[in-house]
Amino acid sequence: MANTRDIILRQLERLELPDGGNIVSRDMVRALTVEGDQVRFVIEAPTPDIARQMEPLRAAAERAALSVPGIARASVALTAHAGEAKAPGGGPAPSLKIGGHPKGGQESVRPAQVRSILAVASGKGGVGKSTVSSNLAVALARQGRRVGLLDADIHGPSQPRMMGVSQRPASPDGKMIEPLHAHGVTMMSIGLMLEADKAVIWRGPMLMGALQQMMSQVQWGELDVLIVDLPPGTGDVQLTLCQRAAPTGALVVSTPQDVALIDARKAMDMFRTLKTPILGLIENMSSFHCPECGHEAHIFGHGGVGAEAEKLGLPLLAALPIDLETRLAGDAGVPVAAGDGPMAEAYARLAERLVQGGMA
Ligand SMILES: Nc1ncnc2c1ncn2[C@@H]1O[C@H](COP(=O)(O)OP(=O)(O)OP(=O)(O)O)[C@@H](O)[C@H]1O
Repeated sequence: MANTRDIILRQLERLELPDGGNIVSRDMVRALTVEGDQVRFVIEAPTPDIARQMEPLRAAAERAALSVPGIARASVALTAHAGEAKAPGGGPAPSLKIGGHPKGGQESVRPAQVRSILAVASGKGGVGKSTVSSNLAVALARQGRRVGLLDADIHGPSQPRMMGVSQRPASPDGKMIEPLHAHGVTMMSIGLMLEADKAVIWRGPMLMGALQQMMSQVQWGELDVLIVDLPPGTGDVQLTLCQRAAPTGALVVSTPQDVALIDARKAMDMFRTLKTPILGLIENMSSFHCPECGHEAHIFGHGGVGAEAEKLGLPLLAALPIDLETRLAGDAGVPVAAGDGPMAEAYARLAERLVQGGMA
């Protein structure tokens, strides 16, 4: 039986090009990954100009992918063989050069003045990894730590929205990028380098190069801890971070649901293989308290992450409920940890635990 990836490729073969062939036969489809109900891939055009003309084709490719049974989310980016980064607001573009390659070799890209790097990871998308990252960053900053937050979710950066930041970072010398500051946290996101709602015009290797550059070309300054919000899964960005930035450790976020835990195990296996210590697990969306009647419901199951942590001999660092304020605060750009109330306290406890453990 054909797998989902093959079925998607068959659909994409229907997208013919005006000068002959289709995007599959012309080898333009790159980095196609299917994770659960989500597909992501890149269409690589020969030049940036052609890429720009291919927007209708990109949209058609997204529709074609979404027509495949079992696929509910599709993210398709356009890339080109060459071209320069354009500053959306005019002005000199920092040299996060579009079309750049990751630097070879094994030299470290770990910023010199950063004491600890914590990778926040998940197996599955949508489990709350970015929410946990931003709130943990804010909670640590409230405890007096010097905190950086790097949004390395290159295909779906959400920290600009969650931290309420939208201006483009400056680069006075065109080489080093000045990060932004919000809620006491120094932050940088690839989302801030891109035009909102525009497809990314990048070639595949740029994804790894971008992470290296965001580690080494951003003026992070002196930090006690840099929190890296990783993309979901076990891809190139994770590999690059673990091999080139020697993170202090990883925090793995999961919901209690079996399907999320299965993927979380894969992520943990990857960290073990890459010799990055797993510092603990965080259960998100662990329960729901009805504000009307006080009933507690376990919408995504109960205790799954705690049981997994016990099995693996790892600490369960927090069990965070489904909470409307958390979602609203994230959407509003003021993380719930910046306020008062039970969720701010829960994140403060998580932060305290990491500080006391010498991890942040
Ligand atoms: N504990 C929670 N209670 C309520 N809503 C939450 C909670 N945690 C996360 N959310 C909401 O769920 C959605 C997905 O969360 P988030 O973007 O943090 O997940 P993610 O794992 O980083 O996703 P992605 O894989 O897309 O990067 C967001 O709208 C967020 O506000």
